[in-house]
Amino acid sequence: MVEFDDAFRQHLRELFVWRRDVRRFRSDSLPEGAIDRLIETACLSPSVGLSQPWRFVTVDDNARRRAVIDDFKACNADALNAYAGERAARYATLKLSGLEQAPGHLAVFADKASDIGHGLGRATMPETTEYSVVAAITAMWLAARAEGIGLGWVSILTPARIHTILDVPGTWKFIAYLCIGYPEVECDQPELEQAKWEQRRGAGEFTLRR
Ligand SMILES: Cc1cc2c(cc1C)N(C[C@H](O)[C@H](O)[C@H](O)COP(=O)(O)O)c1[nH]c(=O)[nH]c(=O)c1N2
Repeated sequence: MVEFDDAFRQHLRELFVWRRDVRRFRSDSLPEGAIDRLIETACLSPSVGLSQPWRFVTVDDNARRRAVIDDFKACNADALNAYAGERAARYATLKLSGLEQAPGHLAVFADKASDIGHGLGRATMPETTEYSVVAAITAMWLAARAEGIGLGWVSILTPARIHTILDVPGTWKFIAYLCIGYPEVECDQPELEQAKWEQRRGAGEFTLRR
């Protein structure tokens, strides 16, 4: 039996406040085994029917990394073109990935074909497989921050391209591409807020009572 005291709860709250999506990484590499440890923590996450549908691919090969970066650049250029005027000008100033600098690259997939969990909880909501993987990524994000490691989620990518580049089974659905490394700076404010793209709003805006 483990008990958590007020000091711990206060600390945990700080962890949530200081977790950031990181796009600016220092060049120093991660300690041996750091990404494996994060994956082990992620595997403690809840999953529908205990299906553990998360699949992790560490990407160390330079040619594959390069291909991911090229896909990001193409997708980001398309995204910029979809905006106009002042919004486009602001979008152009944003840094939306740390792919070029991050020492660690980790792709995360959901295995849609696995029968681990025997389908429990998925019959009417098959998307709970993907939700489970996102839950694992969130755990990893927080665990990383607790070690002073930054994680950045990149979704400005073409899933089919990522599949081809990483040569993974067709039943795996691409969920996230994560950049991992030590952040250049620590901050308690989202970078998109600092860049005046969007602001974090209070819970009251998103809560209904019935
Ligand atoms: C599913 C999903 C997908 C993405 C993101 C997040 C999530 C949850 N985020 C990070 C996102 O911009 C960030 O979480 C918010 O701006 C809030 O900032 P903090 O995470 O609190 O620092 C993100 N950031 C980025 O620079 N490029 C990206 O492609 C994405 N994609």
